[in-house]
Amino acid sequence: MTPLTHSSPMDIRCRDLVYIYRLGAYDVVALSRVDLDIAAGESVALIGPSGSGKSTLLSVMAGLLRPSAGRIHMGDNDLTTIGDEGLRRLRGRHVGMVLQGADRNLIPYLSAVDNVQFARRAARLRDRAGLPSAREILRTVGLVGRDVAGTPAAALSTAKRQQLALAIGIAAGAGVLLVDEPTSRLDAEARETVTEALTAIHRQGRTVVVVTHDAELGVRLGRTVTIRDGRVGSEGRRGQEYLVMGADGTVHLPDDVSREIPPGTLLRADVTSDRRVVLTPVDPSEGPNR
Ligand SMILES: Nc1ncnc2c1ncn2[C@@H]1O[C@H](COP(=O)(O)OP(=O)(O)OP(=O)(O)O)[C@@H](O)[C@H]1O
Repeated sequence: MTPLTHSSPMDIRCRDLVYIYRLGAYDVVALSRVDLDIAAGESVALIGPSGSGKSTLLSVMAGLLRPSAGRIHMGDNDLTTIGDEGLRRLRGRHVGMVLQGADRNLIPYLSAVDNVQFARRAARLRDRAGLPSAREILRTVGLVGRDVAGTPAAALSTAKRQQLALAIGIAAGAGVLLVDEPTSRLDAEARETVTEALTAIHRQGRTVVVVTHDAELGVRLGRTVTIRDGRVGSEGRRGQEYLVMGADGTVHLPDDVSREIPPGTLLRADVTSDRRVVLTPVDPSEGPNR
């Protein structure tokens, strides 16, 4: 893949992040005190059950949703307080976004090449030295051949429109790339190409955050963060799962362990001399004061 010049990657820091959708009489708490640090240049997959809050978290990172409470920083930018103009500048130069259903945002009558060029013009990048051509960017995401590059976006298959949306997301050379479900509608070959494209973008030193149900993509990105019920449930490194100690000392047990222990169970925690933590369910009626 041709090296892209890109804006400097930034880190993303979430503290006690809460997002609530207000629906008339109802509130839906989509994010419930998320603590998460993503280093500049790191690649992370947000995984977890449907409805757990992954897309909401990505939208808050993109500045499309303002947190209801808590804090989120991208580099030196406080996304909780940043003004509209600052946000517009940040998104235009530094953050590439490919959100769910983003293929609806393609310009349907323009060819794939023209869609990519339009995205670069919008980011005022036409003359920047070192940028690969629109065709090179399309090749990176697996869109090859004259017939594909020259075809109006509206005439491309659903899968190819999804690949084109990713090409547009990376076209502006943003240092931070936020992508929602990039492989959901792709066959195995296209999935491999897009996975390779995302890992290559990470190798260039950009920060890459991807929401996905694609376990293979998660492993290839190196770090997985499992969102459960609007909070960080666990983390994986290259396929191995770990519990995460929260900022407030909470640890969320994996589902298979929680199933064995009913809610409300009292647990005694003992730290052994070799720093292992042993949790033992106790019967309060057998406590020392009874
Ligand atoms: N626009 C909205 N209005 C109200 N509630 C919403 C809205 N979008 C999402 N939600 C709710 O917020 C919660 C989190 O949704 P979100 O889409 O972030 O989850 P997700 O993990 O990305 O799910 P999926 O994997 O299915 O895309 C869910 O309960 C969902 O129903």
